[in-house]
Amino acid sequence: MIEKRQKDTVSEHRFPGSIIVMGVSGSGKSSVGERIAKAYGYPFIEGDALHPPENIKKMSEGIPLTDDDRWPWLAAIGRKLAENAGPAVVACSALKVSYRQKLRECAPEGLAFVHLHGSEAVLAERMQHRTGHFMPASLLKTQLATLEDPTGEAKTVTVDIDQSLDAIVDEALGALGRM
Ligand SMILES: Nc1ncnc2c1ncn2[C@@H]1O[C@H](COP(=O)(O)OP(=O)(O)O)[C@@H](O)[C@H]1O
Ligand SMILES: O=C(O)[C@H](O)[C@@H](O)[C@H](O)[C@H](O)COP(=O)(O)O
Repeated sequence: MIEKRQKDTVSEHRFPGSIIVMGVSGSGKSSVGERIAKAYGYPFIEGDALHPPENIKKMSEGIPLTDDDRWPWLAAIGRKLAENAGPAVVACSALKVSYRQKLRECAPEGLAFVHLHGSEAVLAERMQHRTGHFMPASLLKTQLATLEDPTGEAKTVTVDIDQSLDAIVDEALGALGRM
């Protein structure tokens, strides 16, 4: 039923530009982003894959990234958006207003943000159960401290992650269709 509703929503009202699925580590950006990309038939870009090796090394060692670490990474994501022939769905933490502004400048056809929001307890639980990922759960606190809430920004929806993946994707697709 959810699948049927998603298909109806997507065929009737599809957000025409690219979409960034944002939020702190463990919020479900990759899981939700892949599903939105599939529903829209857009390519999926995993932001984590565009970090320079030094950033991955730092995070693996439990050291939070700085602005200087993140700008080249955001520039690489921006280049991917600009290079892509059509719209895409990107998983990218995009924690600060200035980062989101930079990304908007790289997508002249318009950019929507789906912000995945969860309590520290839910996020910690998801990070602890995730296997084979470089990001240690110890970095969650600085991730949450760095996050600047995007509520009120243009073409942005916040979705509560304390629900099933189907329900999150359904809510995100509904909101994107109304933008
Ligand atoms: N709605 C959900 N319910 C339960 N587990 C989830 C949900 N969304 C994601 N997960 C799991 O939580 C972990 C973190 O999700 P992931 O997509 O890797 O987040 P991020 O890309 O934001 O770091 C993964 O193990 C994923 O399978
Ligand atoms: O800006 C940052 O500090 C990082 O980009 C971080 O927010 C991001 O979340 C990592 O890439 C970890 O990867 P996951 O989000 O997949 O855990």
